Amino acid sequence: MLRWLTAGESHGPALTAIVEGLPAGVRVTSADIAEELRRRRLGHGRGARMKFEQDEVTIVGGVRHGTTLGGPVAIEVGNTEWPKWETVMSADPVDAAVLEAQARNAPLSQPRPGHADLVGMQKYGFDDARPVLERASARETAARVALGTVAKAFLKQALGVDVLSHVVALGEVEAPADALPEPGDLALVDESPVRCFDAETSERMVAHVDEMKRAGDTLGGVVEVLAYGLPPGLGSHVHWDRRLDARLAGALMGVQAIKGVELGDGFTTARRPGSRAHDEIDATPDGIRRRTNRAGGVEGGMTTGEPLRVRAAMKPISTVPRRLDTIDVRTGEPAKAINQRSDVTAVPAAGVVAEAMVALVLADAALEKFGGDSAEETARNLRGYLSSLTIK
Ligand SMILES: Cc1cc2nc3c(=O)[nH]c(=O)nc-3n(C[C@H](O)[C@H](O)[C@H](O)COP(=O)(O)O)c2cc1C
Ligand SMILES: C=C(O[C@@H]1CC(C(=O)O)=C[C@@H](OP(=O)(O)O)[C@H]1O)C(=O)O
Repeated sequence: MLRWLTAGESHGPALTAIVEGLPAGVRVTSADIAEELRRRRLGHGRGARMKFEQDEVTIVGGVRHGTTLGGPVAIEVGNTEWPKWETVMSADPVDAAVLEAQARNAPLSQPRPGHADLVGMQKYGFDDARPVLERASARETAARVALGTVAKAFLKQALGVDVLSHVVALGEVEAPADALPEPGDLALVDESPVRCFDAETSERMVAHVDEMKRAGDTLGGVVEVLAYGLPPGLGSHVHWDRRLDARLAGALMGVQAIKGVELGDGFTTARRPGSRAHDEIDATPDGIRRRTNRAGGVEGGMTTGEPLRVRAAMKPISTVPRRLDTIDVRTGEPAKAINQRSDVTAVPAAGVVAEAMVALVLADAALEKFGGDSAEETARNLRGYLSSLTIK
């Protein structure tokens, strides 16, 4: 069983991430993690912080000379902005007068509709959004991407699986349905300023972001994660919490601002007759093949061996520059919501985060099926399983 945890605040000294349960022998370096974090910082429409926040990576446990040892892997992602936040976010008590002066100058008592501010203040008993937004912030997704890098390395090295993503909708601009990148296309996707595989759509998306920025508004969208090279049989039909689709949906819905998940053609399938909804099966000289992949590579809660295709819908950024109506929780009077620097959209970054979540779920499911204390043992067990399949 793979377990993972993150800790740390958006403006704290660092984020900490731990993944436990990976085998020994997975090659991964801090440079690999830094590269994935760089991908997460990109994307047209991201705010000022992504230009100066450097994501300083240190592997603090579980890896020796670039190879996992089989113990928990612990990673620290330093916030290079920390010196500016040392007083505001100090873990140790600071002078009350200093804090009071800060709160008077910049009160965060006008909760943003759509962010965690209001309900977080109610639930935890604060009249200031700072203690809520620090952990609700998607800064935390940097820690997940760090963990996802290790999961991806395991999937690639032990199973030959590639995980990638692309943006399929940004606001009302949608990519054509047949624009489906394969592993070799990832560099092309990453070159697009919005991580969209279709060049013409990419340009229209950029223009849409610019238009929203001028209007003081924000955008959401849809990302699609693809995994190639999966064997049939990860996950299970026998119990709800062992279904791979349920685990993927839970992991993706656990990303800040994700409001919907669909496997394969998902909601479109629901509107089609059965004769056009399913994937008919053929016996070919290369083995069993499905004629289409409307199911997105999962049937009965198990991978089918076709590419995995899972989409996540992100709501627009809730710090809307034109400032939505709210109340001031200290006076109860109507007010305009907090507006600080913010992203216009973070859909391209959400794709990189979604890749990490899918990689962690797939690595967990692969270890459940094949086990292995070393990556080589996992690979051997996979080969044994594939060669012993009687229906193939
Ligand atoms: C990569 C990423 C970047 C984000 N950047 C911002 C941002 O700059 N400003 C903002 O208000 N929300 C941002 N969000 C969204 C908030 O984190 C989200 O609205 C908040 O957690 C509430 O959403 P929830 O109801 O799904 O938790 C971002 C989300 C992601 C995934
Ligand atoms: C810091 C990150 O994203 C942040 C996510 C976020 C939010 O409310 O979710 C708000 C912004 O934070 P700040 O107000 O400090 O600029 C984003 O920049 C990051 O992705 O690394």
